[in-house]
Amino acid sequence: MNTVLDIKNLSIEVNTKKSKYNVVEGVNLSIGKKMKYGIVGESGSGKSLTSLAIMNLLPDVLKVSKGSITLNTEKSKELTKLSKREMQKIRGNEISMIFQEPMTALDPLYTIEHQLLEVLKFHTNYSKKEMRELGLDMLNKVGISRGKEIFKSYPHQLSGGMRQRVIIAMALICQPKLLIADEPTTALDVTIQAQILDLMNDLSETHDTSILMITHDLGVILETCERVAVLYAGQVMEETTVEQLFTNPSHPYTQGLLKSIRSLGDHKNTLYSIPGNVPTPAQYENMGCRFSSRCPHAMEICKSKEPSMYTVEKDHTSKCWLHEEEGVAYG
Ligand SMILES: Nc1ncnc2c1ncn2[C@@H]1O[C@H](COP(=O)(O)OP(=O)(O)OP(=O)(O)O)[C@@H](O)[C@H]1O
Repeated sequence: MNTVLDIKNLSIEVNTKKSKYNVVEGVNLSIGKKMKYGIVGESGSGKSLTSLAIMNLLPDVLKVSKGSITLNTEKSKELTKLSKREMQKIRGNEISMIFQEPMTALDPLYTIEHQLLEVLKFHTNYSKKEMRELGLDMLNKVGISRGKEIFKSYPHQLSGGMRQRVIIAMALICQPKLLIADEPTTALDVTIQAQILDLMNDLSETHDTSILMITHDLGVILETCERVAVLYAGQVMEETTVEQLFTNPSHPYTQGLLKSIRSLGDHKNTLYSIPGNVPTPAQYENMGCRFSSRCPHAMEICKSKEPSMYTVEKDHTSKCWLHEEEGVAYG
């Protein structure tokens, strides 16, 4: 098997007494072994919920209403079908997650040693001595050389960058097959951001770990990923290699995103931003293409009928009616 994770037709629904609607719909993606895969999208596009669904950590009002999430390690497992107990064995061991804010992922009441070794205690049968050695080695790998000193520290005694290094150490200590990183550098200074991204890249190579990078920042995707899915209003609008996305973006939404980051570096022109607002999930039903109200190329059909995903070239799909006009094949 060449893929670590296969998401097929995933929908996530809000289901309360008062309302029922999809917040994520029909998401397909495959993450290869050792691949660095990015999901990029604006706030509210469904990035975090997709990653929480993989971890089986969706809040109570939300549930996977359709589709499958298959983890292919020694055996294939359909994650949406696993019990809480089975999923606990996978989290931290086969799949780990790094969250945006390092302070919330660490418990302020316990030392770094306690928290780092807790992961090993839960998933392995190593002796205390072996765990300490592994812990110190892992801290060394994330660039913390004074490991013994840091072991005795509490989270508030460390800088933001150090805390995020500790979190990466915790996430990788059991050598997971997949690391989900949800905006791992957003809360950090720009200089530290680059160091942390480099570190994740290096460690994924040495540990044979695939990375799912969740971000609103196309720059982070360009720096770290090989493939990318562009999420908009709960749906994948375009999926391809990072190189193709940057050199030959097909979907008008992606083209708008790229135009807005490129205008940042262009001092002669004013900053470009895509006009209009992202629709809310309650508005998704029967709105045709969800990007149509903001799209510079919108046609009549876009407002009434949802487009399919088209294969625009090898390894490149895009969900836009313009491709029907251009006569490209269905994906
Ligand atoms: N607990 C919840 N109950 C109802 N709706 C929710 C809940 N959590 C998220 N949503 C809705 O689901 C949609 C997707 O949210 P999600 O957090 O995945 O977005 P995101 O792309 O990760 O955004 P951000 O970058 O701001 O975290 C949003 O419209 C959000 O309002």
